[in-house]
Amino acid sequence: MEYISTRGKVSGVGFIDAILMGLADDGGLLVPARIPQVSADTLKQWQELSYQELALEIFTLYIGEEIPREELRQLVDDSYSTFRDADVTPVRKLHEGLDVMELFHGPTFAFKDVALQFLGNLYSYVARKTGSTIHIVGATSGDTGASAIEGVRGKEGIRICILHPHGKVSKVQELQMTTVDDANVLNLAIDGTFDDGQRIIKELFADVQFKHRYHLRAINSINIARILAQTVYYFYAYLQLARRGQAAAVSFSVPTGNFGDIFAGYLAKRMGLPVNRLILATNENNILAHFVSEGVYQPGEFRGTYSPSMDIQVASNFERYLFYLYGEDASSVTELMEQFKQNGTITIPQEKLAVVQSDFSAHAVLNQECLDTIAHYHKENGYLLDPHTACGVAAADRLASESGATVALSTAHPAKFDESIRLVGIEQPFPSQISGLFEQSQHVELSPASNEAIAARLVKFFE
Ligand SMILES: Cc1ncc(COP(=O)(O)O)c(C=O)c1O
Ligand SMILES: N[C@@H](CCOP(=O)(O)O)C(=O)O
Repeated sequence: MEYISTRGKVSGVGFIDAILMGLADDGGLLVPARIPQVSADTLKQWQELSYQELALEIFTLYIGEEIPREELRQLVDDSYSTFRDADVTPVRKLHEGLDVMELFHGPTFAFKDVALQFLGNLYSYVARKTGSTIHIVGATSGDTGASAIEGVRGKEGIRICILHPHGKVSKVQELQMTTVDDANVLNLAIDGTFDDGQRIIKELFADVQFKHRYHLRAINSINIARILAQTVYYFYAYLQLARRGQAAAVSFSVPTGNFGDIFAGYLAKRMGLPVNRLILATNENNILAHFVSEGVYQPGEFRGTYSPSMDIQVASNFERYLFYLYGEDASSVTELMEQFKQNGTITIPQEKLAVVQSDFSAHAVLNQECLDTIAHYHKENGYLLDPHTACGVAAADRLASESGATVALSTAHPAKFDESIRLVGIEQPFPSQISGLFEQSQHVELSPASNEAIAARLVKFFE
């Protein structure tokens, strides 16, 4: 399989090089040169596979023979052996017509572990096999950072620096990142938002000389491996429902910020998974919901909400969707992204909006609606939703009449967001892995949110 850039100036890149490249060298995002197709017969054959077996099949479609099958199997097995549930991403019924897929059974209690346990092991594998230097830089609104650090802490030949917005992540997220004392980990708390961090990371990657000189690698969903690993659980959810005798198309409701997770669902659908609606659930940072209703993509004022990991204005993977919306035409994408850089807005014509609305439904969940949803499901179903999952569930309920059977993605464990859960008057027990964090000392540096300050610190860390 080869990978190409959404901007058209990078092509013919193999899987391992695509992982190492992160952001495409022309400033675009890498996508597969062709989307592999999965037939109804193949889906039937996959029905009894375990999560690990299914992941192996799907990864093989995207990796080909670049990683020998038995070595890939070992990578997959190692990556999911750290999960606390035998099903890795189990699906549980909330009420008739609505299931949740629990994606939080990995080491850091958020869906990011599903891809980042794999990517961490993949980086080690690539470092061993090719001798490449792995210097990871990433931005986080809280979950990616903790999960990426966990995936590579203490690993030979790898260093990682994570930027998080100072004071804008939950206490547990902060502790998960900053209590790690391995020498290969650097935490920078920046004076700004997640969007500032993501912009800095992307601009550092776009400086190709700097990127190559310091061997910068990505762990954000810029990296195509993240997206590919996240498609697996859409298939697995469908297959779990099919095993229960529910073989019709399923809708998915996805709490959305950087558009990576829902893009993985879109890719799964394009591969042939019978998906009915993809429901895009935002919090009050509602740029993407507005895009689905109006066809105008225009970031505005940052809003602090009860679901801080989704407090994102500029959604990185939106560019990947534009690529498919415009018929894989890289010059249209380049033009639109240039317009966005100049004016801060993208407006699509009516006929494109009709396509968007056939791909997605959307609902922006207000703060109070998020809390009400947590309270309602706790009281009526005895199930505690984290505030991000609550956005997905609220959107699924709101759009139930047009969606049919729906799986809402449960993207984090509620213990990570106790500040929000307490506002509903609920006290929850913490898993021991989380309560133990409060005893430990923290390792973090404050930094201005400027390219120069971050670049200078990286040079010191990586040299
Ligand atoms: C808990 C949680 N839910 C949902 C999201 C949104 O996912 P995405 O950024 O892939 O849209 C994030 C972070 O991005 C998250 O950490
Ligand atoms: N919510 C994310 C934001 C970064 O998204 P990514 O999927 O591109 O890594 C986080 O928790 O950091």
